[in-house]
Amino acid sequence: MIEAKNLTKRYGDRVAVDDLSFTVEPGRVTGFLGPNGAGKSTTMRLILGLDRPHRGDATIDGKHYRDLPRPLQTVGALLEARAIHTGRSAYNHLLCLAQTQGVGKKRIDEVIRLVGLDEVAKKRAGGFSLGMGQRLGIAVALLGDPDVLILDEPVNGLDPEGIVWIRTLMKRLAADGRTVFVSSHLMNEMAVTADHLIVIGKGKLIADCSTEEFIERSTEEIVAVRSPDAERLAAAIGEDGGKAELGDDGLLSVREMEAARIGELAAAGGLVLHELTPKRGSLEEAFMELTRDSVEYGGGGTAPEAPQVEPGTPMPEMPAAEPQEDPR
Ligand SMILES: Nc1ncnc2c1ncn2[C@@H]1O[C@H](COP(=O)(O)OP(=O)(O)OP(=O)(O)O)[C@@H](O)[C@H]1O
Repeated sequence: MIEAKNLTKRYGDRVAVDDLSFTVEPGRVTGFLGPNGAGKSTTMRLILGLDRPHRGDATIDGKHYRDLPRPLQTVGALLEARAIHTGRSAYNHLLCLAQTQGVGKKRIDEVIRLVGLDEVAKKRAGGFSLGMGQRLGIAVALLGDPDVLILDEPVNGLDPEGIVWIRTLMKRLAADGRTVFVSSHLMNEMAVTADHLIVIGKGKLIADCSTEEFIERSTEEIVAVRSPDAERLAAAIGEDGGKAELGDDGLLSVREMEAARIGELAAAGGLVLHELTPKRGSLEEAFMELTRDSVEYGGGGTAPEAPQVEPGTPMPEMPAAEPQEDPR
């Protein structure tokens, strides 16, 4: 289990991680989602003791990383910037790490097979493609057979087959009872990989809920209705518990009512229908909407706009869909 409590990290006057608290439970894949610059990598570095927080605390199985007696056997990490000795073969790279951590040679062969690098294990890692380098990074993370895995954007550089492979691997590791904490800035990727989501924007917690709940809330169904009797139809929908909004283009957007019911109401009132189309918003759009106010545009300083929520709380209501001023 990973626990972050009031984690705060500043770089100069920029707050990279802002009073962040959450728990990453074992037995499920937890997606750590946020736009570029949201503070995901910094948070992971703080958990791994590679950086010191200005405030707050991060522990793995109740201990600070530096106090873990056998770190490689407790937590495996894949960070975005990997330091691989390019002159060494993949096998020798793993061997060096294994020797310093008391991991046997048998495990090296196992992880090489697990990540599908068997055929190139004796080749120089310097000649590896981005995807192969990523697989080697995952082999390093798995070397000590750890119970906790922290993976920063692991699908970066992987081809479609590689993406499916890492997705399956993460699910399998979680099914074994491990804690799998994986970052991404891609909502759609996390939707099919993660069981639980921790969403951040500008270092602050935006949502901490199951992926199912996130999807359900984010992709509310709206029925687009066109009718020459739009105003009367809107009134009938309102009386029956739906929410109809008439746009300037004459299109009715109906929430909280199914298309079939709208059709029935129209028929009962003798109202003509020209169009009746159920539409579900895309998840990626919903994520962009949710994090819009906290997307970084390179400006300095802090941004207090991101909504604050307690850890474990479900996702807040989606922000209103009116266009806002571009913060640039
Ligand atoms: N070593 C550093 N020195 C100064 N600023 C930093 C440093 N590391 C991160 N930052 C800043 O902290 C903020 C969070 O960065 P971080 O890399 O943690 O975000 P991220 O969510 O991982 O983004 P990405 O997906 O782009 O990697 C950004 O504003 C970034 O510029």
